[in-house]
Amino acid sequence: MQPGLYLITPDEADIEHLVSRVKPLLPFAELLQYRNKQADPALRAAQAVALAPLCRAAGVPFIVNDDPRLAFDVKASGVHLGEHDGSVAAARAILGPDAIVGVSCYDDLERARKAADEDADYIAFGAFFPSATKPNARRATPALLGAAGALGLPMVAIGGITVDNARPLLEAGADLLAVVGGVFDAPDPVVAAREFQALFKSSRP
Ligand SMILES: Cc1ncc(COP(=O)(O)OP(=O)(O)O)c(N)n1
Ligand SMILES: Cc1ncsc1CCOP(=O)(O)O
Ligand SMILES: [Mg+2]
Repeated sequence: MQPGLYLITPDEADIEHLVSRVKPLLPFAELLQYRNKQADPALRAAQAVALAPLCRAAGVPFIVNDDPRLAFDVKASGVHLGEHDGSVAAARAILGPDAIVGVSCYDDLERARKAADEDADYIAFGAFFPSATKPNARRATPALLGAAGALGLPMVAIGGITVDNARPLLEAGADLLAVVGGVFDAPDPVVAAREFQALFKSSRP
């Protein structure tokens, strides 16, 4: 997993529209997460089926939010697990040892230590800024990234991140920036995604 933009899909009901919004952004993403909190299971399955081959063709690992079984069904590269989404071990039992399993740690260093012990592939912290996508998300501060760096896992920052507020998170040690609105709600999502990519090139040798 290289540092870069971890793009997460917005809640979008229309499959064709979702695909047409995501496809032009893949050249700028290190990872793509399929997340749709509004869709029913059938729509989520259909959307994941549509996105998986796009990511494969673009060489971008495809991560499914919340649901290791769906990740398995669409041959995704991995799954993202929050506090209500089961254990790393349960996900690995379904997806196998090579899958990417990421874990939400919110503002909680102890949870990050546990995730590291359980062999997570990355730990995610945030929300760092107010998020229109998840308004009630727990909040974290950049200092947490400094403390969690010692765990030696790739660190993902999430929550209200835009090209304009992202730099302090990279300076604090974030390896990946997980973004929904900062790209998809930007006036030109391709421009925003390209600017995120450039941010990584300019902040790391
Ligand atoms: C990369 C990344 N980080 C955090 C989350 C949030 O996961 P969770 O707490 O399970 O909340 P939902 O996304 O399920 O609403 C994430 N999805 N991705
Ligand atoms: C899933 C999630 N978890 C914490 S904030 C958030 C939403 C991220 O979306 P945005 O980049 O639009 O704030
Ligand atoms: Mg979840």
